Amino acid sequence: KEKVEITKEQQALVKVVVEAYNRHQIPQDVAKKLLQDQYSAEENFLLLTEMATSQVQVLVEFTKNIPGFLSLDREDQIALLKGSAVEAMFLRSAQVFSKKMPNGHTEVLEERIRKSGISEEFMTPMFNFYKSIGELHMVEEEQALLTTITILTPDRPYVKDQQAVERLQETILDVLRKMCVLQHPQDPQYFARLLGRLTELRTLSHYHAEMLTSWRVNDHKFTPLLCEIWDVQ
Ligand SMILES: COc1ccc(-c2nc3ccccc3n2[C@H](C(=O)NC2CCCCC2)C2CCCCC2)c(OC)c1
Repeated sequence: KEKVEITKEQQALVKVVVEAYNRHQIPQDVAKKLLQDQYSAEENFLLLTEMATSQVQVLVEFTKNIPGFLSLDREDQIALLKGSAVEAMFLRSAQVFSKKMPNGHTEVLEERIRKSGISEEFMTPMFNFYKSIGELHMVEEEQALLTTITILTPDRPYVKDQQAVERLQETILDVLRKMCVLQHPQDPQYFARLLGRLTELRTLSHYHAEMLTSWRVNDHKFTPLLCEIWDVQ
């Protein structure tokens, strides 16, 4: 059985990525806010667009700390951000939803989200994804690396130098694979299951524009940044 070992430079890479990931996270307060009060569909839509706008801003800051990202072609950096923003947002939402909370809080949060104004048909795929992320009980290193892998997806639209992105992604995949073996020795399939979530994430993200335009509000107002990143308006 080969001895799996994380090298010194891989440890340094993980440290940089995890610290940036923790630094660049929008405040946890969206869950707290939702648990405090019941809001109208209009207020919830506004809350979502505010949260999503600030999450995109922190995502840009986070990518600057991914080793090698700033050395990519400038237009490819934009293409990767545009291509991964929705997936990163749902991945972050799943992590917020799966956070350990006092008894009964997760159920209240789920109820608030179900009644937020989003149309019923999207509840099942969205909560299936959230719960499948929760079941993995990811440590923060795995969360940070999984988000990084999502950002470094070579086959996003308009990426010119896919090989350069692939090389960066492979570096992250390699250290994540080793970490999974070390962190979950009893579950050799854990790494594969982790990557399987990215397929589910991509499918969920296909619904995203429709989830927004079908929100039960009269006027769907988006910030300029969201119009850039989301295929709406
Ligand atoms: C496009 O449709 C939807 C639907 C629901 C969500 C969602 N899932 C959540 C799970 C846990 C807590 C919050 C959650 N949210 C919204 C939110 O604020 N999401 C934030 C986005 C940036 C990253 C942190 C979470 C809530 C939902 C309830 C009404 C107010 C917005 C969502 O987040 C992409 C997108």
